[in-house]
Amino acid sequence: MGQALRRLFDSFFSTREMRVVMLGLDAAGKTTILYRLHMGEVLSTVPTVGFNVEKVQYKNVAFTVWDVGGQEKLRSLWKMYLSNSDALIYVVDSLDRERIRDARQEFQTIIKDPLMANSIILVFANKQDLRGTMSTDEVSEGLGLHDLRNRIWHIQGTCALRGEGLYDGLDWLASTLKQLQESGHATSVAGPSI
Ligand SMILES: Nc1nc2c(ncn2[C@@H]2O[C@H](COP(=O)(O)OP(=O)(O)OP(=O)(O)O)[C@@H](O)[C@H]2O)c(=O)[nH]1
Ligand SMILES: [Mg+2]
Repeated sequence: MGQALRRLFDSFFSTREMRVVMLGLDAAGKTTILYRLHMGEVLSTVPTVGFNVEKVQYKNVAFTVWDVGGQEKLRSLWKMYLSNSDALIYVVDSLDRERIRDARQEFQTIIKDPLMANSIILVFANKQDLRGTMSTDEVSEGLGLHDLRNRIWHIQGTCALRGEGLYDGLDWLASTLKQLQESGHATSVAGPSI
């Protein structure tokens, strides 16, 4: 009885640590999202060379979010950030129809990496405030989400500037990771970490 109560107490009050890697093409809005979540503010950004990392506390989860620069010449470095990631947040500029094929190719490469085999996938279809954007269905189609086998994924429309949709995404991450971990599933793969 004592142990059951302890488990119940822990599931409500203990803080879980989750490592999240946030990737996507340049200018998708990753850094804007990171600072919106970390500070509740929109900061003016410059293209990220390297990475930013911040803790985002949400409900009883402490997310460590790695935001990695998405310029073409930097994408070969994404691999360095994958180990021990419980989740991938993949950010898409929903207005950028011209580059949805590139976004798909980079996405498919990342999720096939053995270090991401257990990670759940949250896609942010960002910039939904703009006119003429792709809908979440179009972005799912563009990335090939429906063809994924044995992967847990979710897509969320967002506007990072207004903060819309971001916490709905974190809710999904927190509850999905909690369920998986409580049922004994691994959510990350260890590897050389930085
Ligand atoms: N309209 C609109 N603009 C956005 C939104 N999110 C980000 N932006 C703008 O998009 C531009 C690029 O945003 P960043 O956050 O720097 O993009 P990034 O994905 O970090 O880019 P890299 O660091 O080069 O990989 C900035 O001018 C942001 O203000 C959004 O939801 N709506
Ligand atoms: Mg950036």
